[in-house]
Amino acid sequence: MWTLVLNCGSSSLKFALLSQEDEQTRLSGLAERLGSAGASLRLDMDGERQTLSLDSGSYADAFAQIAAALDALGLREEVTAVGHRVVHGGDRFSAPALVTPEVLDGVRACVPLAPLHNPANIAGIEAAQAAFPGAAHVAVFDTAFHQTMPEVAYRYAVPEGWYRQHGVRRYGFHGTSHAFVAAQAAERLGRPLTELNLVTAHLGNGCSLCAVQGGRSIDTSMGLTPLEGLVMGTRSGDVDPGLHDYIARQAGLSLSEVTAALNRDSGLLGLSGLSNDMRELEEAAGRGHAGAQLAVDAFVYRLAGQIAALAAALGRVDALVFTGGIGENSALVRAATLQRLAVLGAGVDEVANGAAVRGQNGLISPAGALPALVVGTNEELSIARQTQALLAGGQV
Ligand SMILES: Nc1ncnc2c1ncn2[C@@H]1O[C@H](COP(=O)(O)OP(=O)(O)O)[C@@H](O)[C@H]1O
Ligand SMILES: CC(=O)OP(=O)(O)O
Ligand SMILES: [Mg+2]
Repeated sequence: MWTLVLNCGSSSLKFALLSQEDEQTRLSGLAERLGSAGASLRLDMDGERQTLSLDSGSYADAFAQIAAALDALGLREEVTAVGHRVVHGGDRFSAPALVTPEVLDGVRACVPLAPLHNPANIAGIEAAQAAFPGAAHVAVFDTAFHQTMPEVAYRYAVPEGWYRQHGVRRYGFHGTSHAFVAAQAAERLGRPLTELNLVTAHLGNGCSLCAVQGGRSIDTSMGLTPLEGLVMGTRSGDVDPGLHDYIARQAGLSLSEVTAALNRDSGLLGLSGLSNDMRELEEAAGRGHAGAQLAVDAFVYRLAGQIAALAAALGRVDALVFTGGIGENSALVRAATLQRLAVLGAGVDEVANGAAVRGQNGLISPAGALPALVVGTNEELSIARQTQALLAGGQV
């Protein structure tokens, strides 16, 4: 039997089909530019890649093609479980949940907290339920892992009524990835997770840090929404809360236009004036592009500073973990970050750092320094495991 894992973003859909017996992946892919004319679907099936265009670019279209690919493999009827990544579960969900009308209502209630992510997650769940009516659908929340944060970490210093009546607090995201890489790091270090204090850095398009104490999240860099914290591809991360009113008046923007600009036109893209893509920025900086250099430097500066802040939350750090597209691939970002963290006893083994290969978990710090590791994240595998564990009635 097989589990289909779905990660629906506002204009993209990532999916993977994993065997429930041996966790092997037979089919995976990515639909992009959904909702627009140029929508396309990339399918990786048994090692072969295919790219298809999607007529109307809807989720239903994408699922029809995925279902056709499953038919071609003769596996459509064997998909008994579908695991859905849901970005915001508020404080209602601290574990995966079987999708019922009540659970969908709960996800809908969190739409105002994640207006970019949750509507896409709901659309994805509904389209998948229609395409796979016989399968059990499970929601796995990005926020769930962070529900163990203490109040001192999750409360903002704002009027109490905002918290009590409107849920204004820090929730945190990328929990599936932080939990997965923390467990992998413990294995690589040969020590029980329950004894370790880790800072995990998930650096993809969205970027966040987590302070993991004994396998539990005690603080993280994202907050009420996935906009707080680090510099990201197109998101600003932390700004002065006074900025909104100031720029709205100065530039004649509405509050939602300011928020949209902080989400979509900021971060690496805003700083560089060039790209949101770290690989492209590293190349451009190498050619002397000043904006690209500033974007890389500011990314690293903020990253190192916030790692140090989480070190203070933990009291003691046993290891630092890099993951995500940037964390797993950018030797430059890792080295520059570790060099800035001499205050924590961090250092770089240039040879190991340069040789770190995606998919192989390894140490990149010299002997005697704070251990730093590169760990490959696998949110799809983790979601498949959590889905299976829930359906088997076990502890998730
Ligand atoms: N070799 C590389 N060097 C530097 N950055 C890289 C490299 N490969 C991928 N990246 C960066 O990883 C980021 C995308 O991360 P990823 O985790 O794949 O994204 P998503 O959050 O969409 O899953 C991009 O900024 C990309 O440039
Ligand atoms: C929550 C979040 O930031 O997700 P992503 O990295 O997929 O954008
Ligand atoms: Mg990601």
